[in-house]
Amino acid sequence: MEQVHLTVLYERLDDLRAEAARHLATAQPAERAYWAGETARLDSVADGLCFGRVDLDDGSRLYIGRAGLFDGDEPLLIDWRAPAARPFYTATAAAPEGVRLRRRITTRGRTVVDVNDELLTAEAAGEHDLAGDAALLAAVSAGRTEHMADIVTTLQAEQDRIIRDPYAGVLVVQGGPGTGKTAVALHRVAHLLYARPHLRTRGVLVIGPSTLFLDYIGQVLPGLGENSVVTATIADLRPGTPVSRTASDEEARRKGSAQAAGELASAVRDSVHVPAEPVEVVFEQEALSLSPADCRRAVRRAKHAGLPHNQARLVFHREVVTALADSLAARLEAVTLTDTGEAIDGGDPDGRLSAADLRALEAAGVIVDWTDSAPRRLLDDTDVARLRDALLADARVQDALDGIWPPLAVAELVPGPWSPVDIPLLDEAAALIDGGDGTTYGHIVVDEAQELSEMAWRMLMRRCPSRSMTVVGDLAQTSDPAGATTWPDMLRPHVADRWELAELTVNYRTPAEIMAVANEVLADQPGFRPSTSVRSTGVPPLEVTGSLDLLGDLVARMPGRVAVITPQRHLAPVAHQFPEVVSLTPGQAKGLEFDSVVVVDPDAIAASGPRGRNDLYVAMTRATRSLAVLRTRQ
Ligand SMILES: Nc1ncnc2c1ncn2[C@@H]1O[C@H](COP(=O)(O)OP(=O)(O)OP(=O)(O)O)[C@@H](O)[C@H]1O
Repeated sequence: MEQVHLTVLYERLDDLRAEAARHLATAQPAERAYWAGETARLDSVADGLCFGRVDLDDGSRLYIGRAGLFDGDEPLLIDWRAPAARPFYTATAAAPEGVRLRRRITTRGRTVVDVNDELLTAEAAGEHDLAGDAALLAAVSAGRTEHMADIVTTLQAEQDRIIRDPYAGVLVVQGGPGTGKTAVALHRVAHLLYARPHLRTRGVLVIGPSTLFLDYIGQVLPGLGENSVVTATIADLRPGTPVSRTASDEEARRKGSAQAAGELASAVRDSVHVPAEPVEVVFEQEALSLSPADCRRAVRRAKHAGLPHNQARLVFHREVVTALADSLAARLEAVTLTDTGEAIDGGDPDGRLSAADLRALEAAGVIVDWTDSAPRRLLDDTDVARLRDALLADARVQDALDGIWPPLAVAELVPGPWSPVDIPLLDEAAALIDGGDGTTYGHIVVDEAQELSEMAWRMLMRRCPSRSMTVVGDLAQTSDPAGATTWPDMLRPHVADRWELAELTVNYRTPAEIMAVANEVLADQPGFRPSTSVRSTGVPPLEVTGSLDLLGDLVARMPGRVAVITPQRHLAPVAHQFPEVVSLTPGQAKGLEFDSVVVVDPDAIAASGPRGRNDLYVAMTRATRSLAVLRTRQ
């Protein structure tokens, strides 16, 4: 019976796809992007189009899926993001929200292969802690691939709440490893794009810690029918910056601190020097003098313009040149002409003819009726404007002005060779100097947000004028020396109290046996809250002590997709020896997951720096099934 409805749904989808393809073929250029997007969306929702059904107390029945489909006004399929779909995720036997029956529908291609019913009646109350236990356990126990899958069929109530949270400021989602922070953030993006369509034009950006991570999560949003979201690392936001070294912890801390922004701002400010003495500016054989007072006034006006340095410099030029042109015009006017156009000498010490001179000249018949024409203006406004342009274009004038307000380049303020911690400084310098590239987004998601330095936050805030963000992270996993220790410290400078905290508490990735060992690593850390695993496997992690030679045997015993996580110094030899498995440092493993993980030399990882134990915790929480720990003998 579900097969009949599924067939109807796919027929409707096929009709819509055919229609979109027709439009795409004939669309005017302005509409082509829309139809291309629509075609991609309809293609991407086809897999697993319908996955659920709710039967309501009033006798109505709703099918839930990846897109909304209608037959005229009649809904055939409700988009999972629609308010009407919500009870599918949140209804429980204790609080059924008008739902009598929840059905999970498993399909392969266009065929229904399984249905699973839950009756939400009073008698069933108390039987289920987590919605759809069986479906959830099947999903979290499934083998992993190199790409994260969406969780739209098994979203849990605490996750659903965050996904649909209408809060428009900065929503921080804090939660232990494997609690679904990344998954929730991505589903929240899909929901935001559905609930606030204007975000499609303003753009959504997802920031992740590495290209590897972005690649891992890259299929989730397209699978939810959303193809327009930009994903990037912090470094990707300044493309074309060559990064050729790594920074020491001390350098990372220093350059990550917001103080670095103050230092850059001072450097830009201090590059402007108002001279104590008049500056001589030679223009077409005229020696003009720019007084410190004129200069100071021009600097002040340029600064008041509130523009980036290099643009404010043009205001300064205009102001100075106006003063220079006026004094040049005054000097030219001071040269009085005979009626045949020849200059005559004379005048008082400031270069102008005095009233007495003019009277004398009139008496001598050189000029007529001086009182009518005095003070004579030989140059009109257009002439003076031309003078200003000529002054502005003059190389010597420019040299003189550059001595006062020099043009700046980003690389002068933040000299290379650069490491990743220089990227936010280069961006800050660009903002101060020329305003940066001006790209902004309507919403930004920051994943592994605990790793961002104060300077990196500044960089993101510049790109999000609306301060609408979803920030997900776990302070217990911070490894960056300049990363967060508290959320208020990181966010308050930018949003004051316009942020909210939501928490996720259930670990869907890591079995209880692995978490028990991982939690020990941070047990004595103040404020550390161990998360609860949704399942156990009955298999404790394997602990082996010996040489690296044992690694081959360990790797061979691990089921599924295997990663070896090792301190940097073993990385190259391990990668060389085991090309068939993924070899990573703890930093590279951030946000990723595998069926099995072998952690090499845990003591060295823990001792690798002030946040080494956080790194070890990250490494030990990447496995969905099996963990082995190889301690090497010193
Ligand atoms: N409701 C759910 N149904 C099925 N799988 C889920 C659910 N919630 C989370 N998962 C799975 O749990 C795993 C961990 O999720 P995710 O990577 O989003 O966690 P995280 O909190 O970001 O972890 P970390 O902080 O360690 O990076 C993923 O494989 C995800 O698909």
